Amino acid sequence: MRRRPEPAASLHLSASRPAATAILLLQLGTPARPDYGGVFAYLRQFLSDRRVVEAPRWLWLPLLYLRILPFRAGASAAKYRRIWNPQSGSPLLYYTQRQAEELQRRLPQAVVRFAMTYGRPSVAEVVTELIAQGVERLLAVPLYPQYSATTTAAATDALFRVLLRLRRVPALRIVPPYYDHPAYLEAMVAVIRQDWQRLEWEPEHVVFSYHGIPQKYAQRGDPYAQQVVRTTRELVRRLQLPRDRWTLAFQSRFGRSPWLKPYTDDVLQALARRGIRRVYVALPGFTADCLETIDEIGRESRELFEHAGGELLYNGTCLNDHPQWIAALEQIIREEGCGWLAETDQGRTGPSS
Ligand SMILES: C=CC1=C(C)c2cc3[nH]c(cc4nc(cc5[nH]c(cc1n2)c(C)c5CCC(=O)O)C(CCC(=O)O)=C4C)c(C)c3C=C
Ligand SMILES: [Fe+2]
Ligand SMILES: [Fe+2]
Repeated sequence: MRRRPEPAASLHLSASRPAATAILLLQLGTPARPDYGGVFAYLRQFLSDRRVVEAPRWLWLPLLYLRILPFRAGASAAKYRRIWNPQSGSPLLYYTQRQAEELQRRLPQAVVRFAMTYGRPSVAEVVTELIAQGVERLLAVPLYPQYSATTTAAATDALFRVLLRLRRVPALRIVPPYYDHPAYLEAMVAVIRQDWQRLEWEPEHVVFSYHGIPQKYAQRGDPYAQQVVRTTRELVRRLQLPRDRWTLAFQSRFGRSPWLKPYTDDVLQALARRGIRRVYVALPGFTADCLETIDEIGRESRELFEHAGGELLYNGTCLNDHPQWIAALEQIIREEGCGWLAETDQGRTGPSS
């Protein structure tokens, strides 16, 4: 492998200064534009990832290029257009950016950046820039509370691919899954309670809806489902919801193979048929509003619920830039960045500072 010369770390740092620390938020990514070309490029990169689709390449790639991309790019672009903000673009990008800005305000002694596994800003471009700035300590923060190889490992793969090419690899820490971290759980409870206060009606039932993964991946050892169950149990306890007033479900199924069950749409329709009229859908697995929460739950699933006899469905707000979530992220970062984030030496950290 060819290694290009790297700028000396002393570019910004004198020899006497301790190493700079960078916090790197890792999010999934989103199309650059809500049109056929933009969504095609995004889906091609996303769905070519072996972490996401494990099928043998000889079987999957012809299917992807001939059957899936040409049709899904157009259909998904139409959905993206519905959620696109004329000023700020993709909600996922907007809130990830806000999270990084807010964390930078709280952690002036480190450089805070975000990067996307698919699309831009890519992990490669952001990490290359950080290394050029002289960063020697890197704390990666996957923005997925529950670990799945399809998301968390795909994000760290992107990071490792960049590091593989470097001569001076920074010291690296990766924040472990925080599905049961009290600060994350309390922030999620605060967001849910805030939504409930804003509602002019009382939900009869709460559906905790998480993005699904194929059942096969779970059977092969992906711990995602267990972590989802644990998060939900903790949230339900904190919200003091009786057992008959909540359901755990999985959304966003892709392809024909069975995914984790029950499916959110089946649950919502069954609730409506049972006479439940008003439902709140909590979305604890998504750290930012995105296509899957705004359009899939807020429009597609709502329509199914209403057709089955339901009256009101509220798609819950995600953690986004809620102050308690930013504080939770800060706490998790300080715990995992222990020794790297001293307060005293603004802009730099090190063992002596
Ligand atoms: C939060 C956890 C997520 C898991 C787990 C996950 C697994 C997973 N996703 C797909 C396929 C698609 N997902 C898409 C969008 C999307 N997925 C997540 C999160 C998880 N995915 C988010 C936050 C988003 C929204 C991105 C945005 O721009 O707002 C899409 C693209 C949209 C579409 O065409 O439907 C696909 C495709 C698979 C196959 C998978 C696990 C195997
Ligand atoms: Fe997804
Ligand atoms: Fe979807």
